Order: sequence, then C-alpha cells, then structure tokens
Amino acid sequence: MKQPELLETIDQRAVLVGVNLNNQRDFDYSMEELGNLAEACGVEVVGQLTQNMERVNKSHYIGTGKVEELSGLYRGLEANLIIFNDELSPSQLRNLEADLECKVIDRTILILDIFEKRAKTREAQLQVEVAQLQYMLPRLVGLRESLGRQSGGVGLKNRGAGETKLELDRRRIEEKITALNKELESLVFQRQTQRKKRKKNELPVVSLVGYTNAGKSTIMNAMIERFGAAGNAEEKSVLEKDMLFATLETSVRNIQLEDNKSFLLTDTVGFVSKLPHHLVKAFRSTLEEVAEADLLIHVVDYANEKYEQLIEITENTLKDIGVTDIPTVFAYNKCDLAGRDIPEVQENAIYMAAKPRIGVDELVDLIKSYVFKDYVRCEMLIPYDQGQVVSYLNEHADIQATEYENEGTRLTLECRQMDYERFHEYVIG
Ligand SMILES: Nc1nc2c(ncn2[C@@H]2O[C@H](COP(=O)(O)OP(=O)(O)OP(=O)(O)O)[C@@H](O)[C@H]2O)c(=O)[nH]1
Repeated sequence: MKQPELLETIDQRAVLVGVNLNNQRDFDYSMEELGNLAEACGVEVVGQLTQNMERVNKSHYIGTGKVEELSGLYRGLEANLIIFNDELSPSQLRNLEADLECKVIDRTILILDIFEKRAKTREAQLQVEVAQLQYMLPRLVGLRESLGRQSGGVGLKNRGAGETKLELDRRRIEEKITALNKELESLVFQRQTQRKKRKKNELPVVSLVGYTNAGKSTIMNAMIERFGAAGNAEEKSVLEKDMLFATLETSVRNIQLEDNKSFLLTDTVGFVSKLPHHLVKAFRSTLEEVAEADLLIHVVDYANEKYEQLIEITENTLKDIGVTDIPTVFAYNKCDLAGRDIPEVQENAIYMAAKPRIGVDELVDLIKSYVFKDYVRCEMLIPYDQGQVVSYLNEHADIQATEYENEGTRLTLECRQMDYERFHEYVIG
C-alpha cells in the first residue's frame, strides 16, 4: 500500500501565514524560508499575512479577526492554498479549512513533500514515509469528519480522493509504520555495521554540516578532486545541486592526503529551521553519523545576507539532535558571490569558494590541525625480520626518511599516537 502523497502542488497559488510569537529574531527569515520551501514544491507564492502574538489561538492558530482578514486576502489574490509557517494541530487545520473554505497546509507538509521528492535510497524513502504517516495519524479523525463538509480537492491530497482516504484508517497506518520501521531497522543495522568497521580502522571522522544548499556536497567533491578518495570513480563524487535538500542520505569518503594521512569525510542532510519533529526522529540514524564525528565543518553560505541566522538555525538543529560538544570549524563558503569584505584570518574559520575551488587546501590544513594533532614525530629502527611493520608504517605514517643500517631499517616518521605506542619497542629517538 502506498500512502497518498500529502500535497497536490499543481497550479497552486499560495498565501503564506506566519505568527511572530514574542518578537522572534529570526521570524522574517523563517517566512522567507517558507517561501523558498513552497517554491521548491512548485507552489507560486502570491501573498503573505503575519501577526504578532504572545500566545497562539488554540482553535485557529491566528486570531479570529486575522482569519477574516486572511479570507479577504486570499480571495482578492485569487489564491487557492494557504500555508502556515508552523505545524498546525489537527483541530486548527480542521477549523481553518472549514471557516476559510480553502486548502490549508503547514510548513511540515512542505518539508515532508520535498524530502519525499529527494529521497533516493531505500533508507531515506522509508524514513520519509514513516514521518509522513506519523504526521497523518492524528489527523485522520479530522479528515473523516471533514469529508462530509468538503467537496473533493481541498486540503491534503487524500482528502480529495474520498474512498482512498477512508481506507487509510488508523490501524492500517499503525501497522504500516511498524512494518516500515522493521525494514528500516535492518537497513540501519547494516549501516551501523559498516560504521563500526570504519571505526575499527581508527580513521578520524570529519562531518560536513550546515544549512541546506550551503555547499557541503561541493566541498566534498572539491576535496575528492584535489586529494582523491578510496573507491571507484562513479562512487566518488556526490550530488551537488542548486536546490533545497539535494542530499538526504549520508555519503562517506576516505580522503587520502599526500603524506599518508587520511580521514573520513561525511556529507549529510542539510538543515532548515523548524525541521519537523517526526522527520528528525525518522532521520535519527542518518544524523547519528554527525554525532560520532571527531570534527564538524559547519559550512556557511557567506553570500546569503542573513548568513548569521543560518548559522543559528544549524546550531539549534545540532542541539536538537544532541550534538553539542564536537569541535567545530567554520567554512564560510561562496565568497566569490558574497561581495562583502573577508575578515582577518581566524583560528577556527576559513573563507572559501568551493565551486571555483578556492580555499580547499586551507580548509584541509585547518582540518589537519584538529584531527592529526596527536601525531608523533620520531625515529624507529626496525629489524629486517619485521618487514611487515615497515610496510604497515609505509601505508599509515608519514615517512620522511628511510635508511638501511646493519641492524635494520631506520625510519624518520610522523605517525599516529596509537601506532607510536604499538611499535614503541622500535623507537630510538
Ligand atoms: N558561486 C558559488 N556557488 C557555489 C559554491 N559552493 C556551492 N555552490 C553552489 O551552490 C549550490 C548548492 O551546493 P551543494 O553543494 O549541493 O549544497 P549542499 O549544502 O550540499 O546542499 P543540500 O544537499 O541541500 O544540503 C550548487 O548549485 C553549487 O554549485 C561557491 O563557492 N560559489
């Protein structure tokens, strides 16, 4: 059973509605973001209505006077869709649609819809479907009640399709969620096993995080191009695209630097403000990759005038998923478009432009200064009958000189602390 899509977006002309609770600093940006999300769904935005409030109205989210104003506005603009900037409760959605006689949706549906379009792997598809069903579940009763009142085509897609909607009763949806979660568990298990295997290799893990469309995938591709990555050619590069949420899955590449140092670089789903709770929950296993990183590269779209707010949104999302104490460096990207002064060099930040490949080496130097700080410089004398140790170090350490002496091979090298300890008996200086 494929559940009906949540949103019919063909020929939609929408009015956006936002409530600014207690003068939120990022309110204007969140409305702009809502417009971008709507456009990403193919919806044309024709108007906007906002209200400052201290507390939302329980029955209609906005005040009753505003409902009237909204009614006049959307009719005047010949809109056929109203989009709220926050998640509406089932009864608010029901009341608004009944009073306004117009299709009403919320930010959550928009985001779920975009995620659905972008999901490519089975895991991402399952995650999105679970989140969609979880969203629908409490709204089913309302959907049934509203059936009698509404003619087809209003509200969520499944409301229009009378019978299909009735089939989707609570129990069947719950069963479906359980079945999807089971399938998801086995996929997650596979990925966790791979992750454990990678961990055993003890390579440092560096994760790209940031607001959607900031340039994370472009940075990853720039690094792969510059330094190479393990794996075959088609698998190496990752999708970079000028769209919200181009990446929904986590890609991992082993970046091999010139001096035998390597680290795992991961690129994952981009953030947006107010990521729906169900979605964060469904994507927990994907986001876990971030939580296990040794270093985060917070990629910032420096060309966006509101970049500081985007940083805040990303930081809040990281907090929401429980990522609070991982060392972080900032990559202020898209400087070629920024048309703004580039600040003086900072300790934990670099200014770059990944698309024209500017600043990639500097970013790698910054990463190195964090993840390879426990490297030890030393000299080892390794007996000739321990050839495997020399081969191991040739692969895992930065060998600066090799000399052949009577007692064995003398290496001048920089190696990881753990290798230094492991081969301590051969250290001579
Ligand atoms: N001009 C310019 N464009 C860039 C730069 N970096 C990335 N872009 C473009 O910005 C768009 C988004 O880049 P991506 O790398 O896909 O962004 P992302 O952060 O991975 O996006 P999500 O998958 O949505 O999280 C693409 O069209 C890139 O070509 C840059 O330094 N300069």
